[in-house]
Amino acid sequence: MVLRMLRDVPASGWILVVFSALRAGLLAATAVTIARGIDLVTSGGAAGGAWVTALILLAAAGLAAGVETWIPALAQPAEERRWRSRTARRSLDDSIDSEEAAGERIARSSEEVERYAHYRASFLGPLAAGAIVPLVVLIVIAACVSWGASLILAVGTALAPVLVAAFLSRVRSSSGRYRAVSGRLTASFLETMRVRHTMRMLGGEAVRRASLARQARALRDEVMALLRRNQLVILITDAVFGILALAAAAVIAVWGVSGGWLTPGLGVALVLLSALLREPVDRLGRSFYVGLAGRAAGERVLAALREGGPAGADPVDARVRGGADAAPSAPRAALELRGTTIARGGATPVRGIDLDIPAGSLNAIIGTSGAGKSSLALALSGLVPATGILLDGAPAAAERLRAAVAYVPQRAVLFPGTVRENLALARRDATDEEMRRALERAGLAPDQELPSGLETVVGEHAAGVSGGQAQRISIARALLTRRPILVADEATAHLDPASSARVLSALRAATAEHTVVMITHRLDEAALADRVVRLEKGRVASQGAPAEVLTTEEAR
Ligand SMILES: Nc1ncnc2c1ncn2[C@@H]1O[C@H](COP(=O)(O)OP(=O)(O)OP(=O)(O)O)[C@@H](O)[C@H]1O
Repeated sequence: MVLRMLRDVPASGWILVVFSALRAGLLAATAVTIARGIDLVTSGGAAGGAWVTALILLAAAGLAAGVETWIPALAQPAEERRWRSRTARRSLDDSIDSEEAAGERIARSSEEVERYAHYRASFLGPLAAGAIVPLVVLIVIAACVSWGASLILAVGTALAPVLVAAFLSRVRSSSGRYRAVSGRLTASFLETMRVRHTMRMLGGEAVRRASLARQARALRDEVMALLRRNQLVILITDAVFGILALAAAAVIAVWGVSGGWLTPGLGVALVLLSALLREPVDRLGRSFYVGLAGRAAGERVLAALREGGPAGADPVDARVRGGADAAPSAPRAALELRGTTIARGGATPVRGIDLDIPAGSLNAIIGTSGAGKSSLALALSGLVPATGILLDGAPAAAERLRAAVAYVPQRAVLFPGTVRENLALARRDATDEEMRRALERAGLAPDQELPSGLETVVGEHAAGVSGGQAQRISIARALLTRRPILVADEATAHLDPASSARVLSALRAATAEHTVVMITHRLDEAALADRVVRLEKGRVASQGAPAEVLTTEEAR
């Protein structure tokens, strides 16, 4: 465990160790200089020089202590940024089938990351720094006071953290309970916010409010219990170790001075120095709960990161910026499926299919409910795991597919904010002109159809625009990504015939620059595609030109 903790100490922690060692050395030198002063005074000499030196050393130690308080405060935001960006990247790379509740994800990327960053910067670093202090002090005692005294105090100092840790582990369960209750409340609160409109429609606010109030009361009780135990921990560690170290040093000092093997000054120095020996135990006792909570949060953060595989460069960010590796070179890439199997939550809704999607074509995927159409759309977009997908002739992993495919879901997902802000998600540097053109290509005339053009506020759940407009904004956003492939899952399912026709002609027009795959259950729409693929129970029943796949009846 100690090794693992040492591995986790951030770079700032090691800088802190250097400053703590420096402070300990300066304080020890102060004590030894005071000892010299006392001995000079008791032997009738002038000790002015010793007092001045002691004052200078003390001031230097004070400076080092100032830097020490500074380092964790400076390091923590950087730690938070680093772990927050890693967990966010992990959430973005996750399969769309992940069953983890949004509340838990948010709690992990906010609260738990914060605790872990605090643990690394403000607990582990200072703890390692605290451990170096007695080491320096014991060396000074051995060199300037007495080897024997140093040895006796070293044994006590080494045993103390073990005894304190054994005592602290007994109060661990209360900290675990607090974290569990706190995590549950955060997750419930966030989930409540997420589903609040549905809840209001169902009249379930009172029940939910009562449940949140119950959880908040439980959390308050746990906080109070935690504070009570925290005070007890501080009292016991301070009292037991502080008093014992002081008493041991005082006994050795009296013994040494009366035995004549220590000068009075060195006796006083020994007692002064013993106060520094308790630093690691002090730090452990005072921030014990930060350590426990941070370590547990860290385990969850790291486990989540491990599940997601190693985090590389942020592919999403690269795509948003339109980085060099954002898209394959061909403007309209081709997809080939060779024995493709799609896995979702233990099931394989699509099994061993072969399929060709030529560059620049409009493809319709049809099939009865449950045939695997949506699973195929998600797999082509790199959002669920699949095997055997080739992009422009080269095997493509999920990450590469995500960079090449813009996915348009059945219900447009727009964010609260303006149309411009929603479009900017696809490309931060898109100009107003490019945004307007993308909207027009998606069949929406922004200045005629949107009340305030690009400034139109979409609102939560896209309440500020019609369903058909939201869908066309969603398509415009996909076009703005400049990805060569567009996959639309039932983009017209919730639209009236007029809006459907506009969306469909937008998808057709998009083939000028993109390869388009649309999932549809409307066979008359499929008849307008270049190629139709009929899925049945996760297999390709037929594929080819509409006339080859659709019966005359269906195409009507
Ligand atoms: N997350 C999941 N975990 C496990 N199985 C799933 C998951 N999602 C879908 N399935 C299963 O995969 C099969 C295909 O579902 P899919 O949604 O791809 O079909 P579909 O053709 O799009 O159907 P629909 O037209 O009704 O949307 C179904 O049997 C479904 O139960």
